[in-house]
Amino acid sequence: MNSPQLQRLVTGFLNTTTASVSDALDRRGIRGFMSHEIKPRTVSRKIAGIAVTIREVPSTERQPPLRAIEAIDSAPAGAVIVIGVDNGADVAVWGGLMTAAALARGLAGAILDGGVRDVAEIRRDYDFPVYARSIVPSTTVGRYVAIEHDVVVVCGGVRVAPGDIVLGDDDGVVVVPAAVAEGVLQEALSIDAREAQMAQELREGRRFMEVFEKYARI
Ligand SMILES: O=C([O-])CC(=O)C(=O)O
Ligand SMILES: [Mg+2]
Repeated sequence: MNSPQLQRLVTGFLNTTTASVSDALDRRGIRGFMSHEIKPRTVSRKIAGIAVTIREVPSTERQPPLRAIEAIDSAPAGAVIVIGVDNGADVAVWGGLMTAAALARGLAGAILDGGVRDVAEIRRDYDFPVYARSIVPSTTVGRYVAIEHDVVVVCGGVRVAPGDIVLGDDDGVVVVPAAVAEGVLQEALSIDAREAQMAQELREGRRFMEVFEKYARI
């Protein structure tokens, strides 16, 4: 996908919501929403971008997260880092230094199946959105190691391939497979438009059942 096309898609997704995108994916039989435990942990700001993935696995060897560092250094501006890790809630796969590097590269955010640390520093100095399973002080070193990047990972119970679009807002995170991104965006925008009309009629005092029956959806 070329860059102006991608930019248009990303801007489009920023104009919709995870709720509408989740509904649009449901209609295609695709589960896009991550576990409710993956929440905004630093700043509460909507993010959308292509996924740059990192996979971490348990390891008692005391190794720095070299594959994660490589992934951050090589990610294109606007991308969102997605880290897949099993049972990672008690380990911080992201922190202040990774945030400093990601922000300097123009990355849009990070989505972690594990924990984040240095949260006070990130909130104070970086204004960088991190969606994570937990906030926890423990390092990965001696517990987990990043073994590869730019591979399919599972994050928050959802498969994420490099290049998929990830959208995060106050409701959580949704993953949109690249192959259906355009159609899902159009459908989500039309769900939003219909809901805006419904909300308007409800605010004007029409009975909820009447509005529901007219639009045949909630
Ligand atoms: O050590 C780590 O893996 C994460 C961390 O604290 C940082 O990026 O500052
Ligand atoms: Mg740190």
